[in-house]
Amino acid sequence: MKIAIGSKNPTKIAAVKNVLGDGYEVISVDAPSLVSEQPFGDEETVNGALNRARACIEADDIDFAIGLEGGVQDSKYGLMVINWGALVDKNGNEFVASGARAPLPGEVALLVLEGNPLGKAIDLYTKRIGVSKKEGAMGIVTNSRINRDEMFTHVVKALVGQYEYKSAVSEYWRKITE
Ligand SMILES: O=P(O)(O)OP(=O)(O)OP(=O)(O)OC[C@H]1O[C@@H](n2cnc3c(O)ncnc32)[C@H](O)[C@@H]1O
Ligand SMILES: [Mg+2]
Repeated sequence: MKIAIGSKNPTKIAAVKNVLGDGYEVISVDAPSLVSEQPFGDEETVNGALNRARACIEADDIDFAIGLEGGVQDSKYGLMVINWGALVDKNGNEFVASGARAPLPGEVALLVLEGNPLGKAIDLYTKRIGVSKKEGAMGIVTNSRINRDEMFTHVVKALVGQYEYKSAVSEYWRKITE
């Protein structure tokens, strides 16, 4: 099976490779999310994930494509880091799933509300470069108990699991109706 991931971010590629075994060829594509650089809220974030997956499935001989997108969401507990994933298969089936979420430190929330993307805000806050390609905001706020690749691994499991379940049910109906 050949599958595509709509990002060059190493945490997203690692998550897909963690879930799919040796039988899969994984290609990474710098797919456009067609949403803001910093998505706000579930709706915009899941749309970014879907747009990335839909862009990848256009390429020939891809069995299914995965898009993963990070965002932020306002809540009464503070600004949260959120993440969504989408899987689109070659038959046009689409699946979505979200990941773990947790409130960001107040300083990071302020930087984001001033217009900085979360990736930049978390780098300023930690005085580091490229946190979004390493443990991510989720890793920072959870003391690395849930790093960004692990969080996305869970999302990819939820996506691939839904795809497998749908394929198994379709196969069952095909067999009993033939
Ligand atoms: O190359 P891509 O796939 O675009 O990876 P990205 O790190 O930019 O990630 P997203 O576009 O999905 O996330 C949208 C923005 O939110 C930031 N972001 C989302 N989740 C994050 C996290 O856990 N840690 C740091 N930044 C995060 C990210 O850096 C972007 O500025
Ligand atoms: Mg991005």
